[in-house]
Order: sequence, then structure tokens, then C-alpha cells
Amino acid sequence: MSTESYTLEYADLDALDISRLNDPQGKQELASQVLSFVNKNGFFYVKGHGLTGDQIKRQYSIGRELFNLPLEEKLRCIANTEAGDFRGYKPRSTGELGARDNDERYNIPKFTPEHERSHPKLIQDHFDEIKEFSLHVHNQVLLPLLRLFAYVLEIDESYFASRHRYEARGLEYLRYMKYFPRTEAEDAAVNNIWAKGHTDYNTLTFLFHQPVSGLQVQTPEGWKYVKSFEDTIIVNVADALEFLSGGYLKSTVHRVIRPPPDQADKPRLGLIYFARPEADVELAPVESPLLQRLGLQSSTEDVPRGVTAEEWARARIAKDHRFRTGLDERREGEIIAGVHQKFYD
Ligand SMILES: O=C(O)CCC(=O)C(=O)O
Ligand SMILES: [Fe+2]
Repeated sequence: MSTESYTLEYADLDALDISRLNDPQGKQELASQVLSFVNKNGFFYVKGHGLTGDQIKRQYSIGRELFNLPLEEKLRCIANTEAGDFRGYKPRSTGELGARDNDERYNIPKFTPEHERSHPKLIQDHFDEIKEFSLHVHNQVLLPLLRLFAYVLEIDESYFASRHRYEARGLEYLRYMKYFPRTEAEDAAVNNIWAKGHTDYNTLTFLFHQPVSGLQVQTPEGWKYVKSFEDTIIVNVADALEFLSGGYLKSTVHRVIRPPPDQADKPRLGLIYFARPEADVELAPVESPLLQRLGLQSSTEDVPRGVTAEEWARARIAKDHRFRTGLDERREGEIIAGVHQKFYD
């Protein structure tokens, strides 16, 4: 039976064909598209990104092999999430805590000398390929989108891009991820939630095609599935870009639930690129003629003034660490600079 035999309600998301950005008319049309959806919905698709299906499949193969390595080998590269640093390996929790933490992750930071760290041999063996893939996402997908958003906000087109220089310090990363199937009863005990509703804390998140349904986005009409297409990347706006854009671009709440019955017994692999501002960038709202005209200039109180991208991310990662490891029972609460992180089942 195919997934199509289960009727899933999908979110209606726009697709931006970024190969059209070099053509002035194309750019204008993409800008109108952004204006029509981005203040309502921070999820969209990107087409024309220049990565082949084969390149993406190869990254999934690396991820699959990586998680098949012996646990001790992966644990040698464990991430220091307690200190808010997500580079490296995060195991899944065992026992009771498995209910809130049932996935493995491996995050590979920017390929610059100051972010270097040791990796399993498997990663070293594919280093150049992973580097090329990551650099493509940063230079050919992230930066053009950031220029487009600046254009839409009628500000200097390099405003966001110049805060995301690849060579600068800043913990963005490519992530391999694996969720483990659970029995129906185990999933029922956690209301079928594989990853609780959350916003991401970076700039833009790029989710590469994989076939197992489960990702949902919160809309005014309730939770809707996000369909994954072979030739598109699913992109969502995250906290740092919401703050930098004065609340105009929305960091959208999403979650992962137990897949439909025909897919629920399979592991769910993910390949995700989390772009982040440079570490020292202050998450202050931009002054934008568009926002001024719309009466939206810095309308949000929910902006962490004086907080840098690094401080925001570290605070959220460390908080998540305390929840996953059972040190904190609740996920709600103040994060930093008076800004609250909200969670939704
Ligand atoms: O696995 C997915 O589809 C989404 C994962 C996610 O939201 C995250 O890791 O922040
Ligand atoms: Fe997320």
C-alpha cells in the first residue's frame, strides 16, 4: 500500500524557483510571491536549487551508514549540547527518556579551520563531498534567498547576506538525522508525537527530500502535513530571521508525528541544513521602508534586544539539552532577554 492510500491534509505552500533570480523579471515575480505568503507562513519550497537528486541521495547514504556505525565510535564525537554546542553526535535517549528523545543526530559545522573537529572515519572519507554539498547550500541557496528577502524589505540587498559570511565564526551545520520507529502503544503514550511543536532558532532551515511523511506545520486551520517532493527543498524561516526582520518573516511552528500506518515501522532519515547568522550578529530588527509603510516597523515586543545569534542559539540548545536529559520537566519558560520560547503539541 502506498502513502497515497492515506488521505493526508497538506499545507498549501508556495514554491520559489531560485534559478530565475538572475533574470530581472524573474526576481520581480519571486519578490511578489514572497510578499504574498511570507508574512502568513514561514514555510515554502525552493526549486531550481542546482543540487541533483543523486547528490541528495548520496548524502542520505552517508547518513544511513553513519548511524549504522557502532555506538562507541559515534559517542567519541558527542556534541557538547549542555554548553549549547550542537556540533557532532547526539545519541537518542534510552529508557523513560526515550519518550521525549527518540532520534539520533550528527551535525557537521562549517568547513572553516576554526570549526574543525574530529569525525568518524566515514565522514573523513566523504569529507570533500559533504563540504561541496554544504557550500552549495550556503552560497547557492541561502545567500540568494537572503538577498531576495532584503529586496522585498526594500533594504540594502546585502543586509542579511553580509551577516552570514561563510568564513566568519558561526555555528551553522548540515545535519544527518534518524528517527526510530516505535510500537503503536509506545507512540500512543506520547500522543503520536515524534518531535514536539517548536520553532527553529537559526535563520533558515533546509529540509531535503525524504519519503516518510510526518512533518507538520501549524496553520490557522490547525496542523497540516508538509509534502516532500523530489525536486524541492522544504524551507522554513527560523527565530533569528524573524528577529532580524522585525517579526515580518515568521519563524513557523512545526512538529513531527508518527507516520501513516504504511510507513510507521520504518526509520525516518533526515538531511537538514541549518543556516545561522554569524555568531556575533545582534538579533536587532532592521529598519525597513516596507515595514514602515505597513505600520509593522518593530511592532513586535518579542525581540531579544542586545542578544547575539550565538547567545540565542546556545541558550535554546542548552535548554533543549536539559529537557531531553530529564534535568527540566517543562519545556516552557524564559530563554534569554525576556523572550519566551513557546511549545505546542
Ligand atoms: O524531521 C523533520 O522533518 C523536521 C525536523 C525538525 O523540525 C528539526 O530538527 O528542527
Ligand atoms: Fe525544526
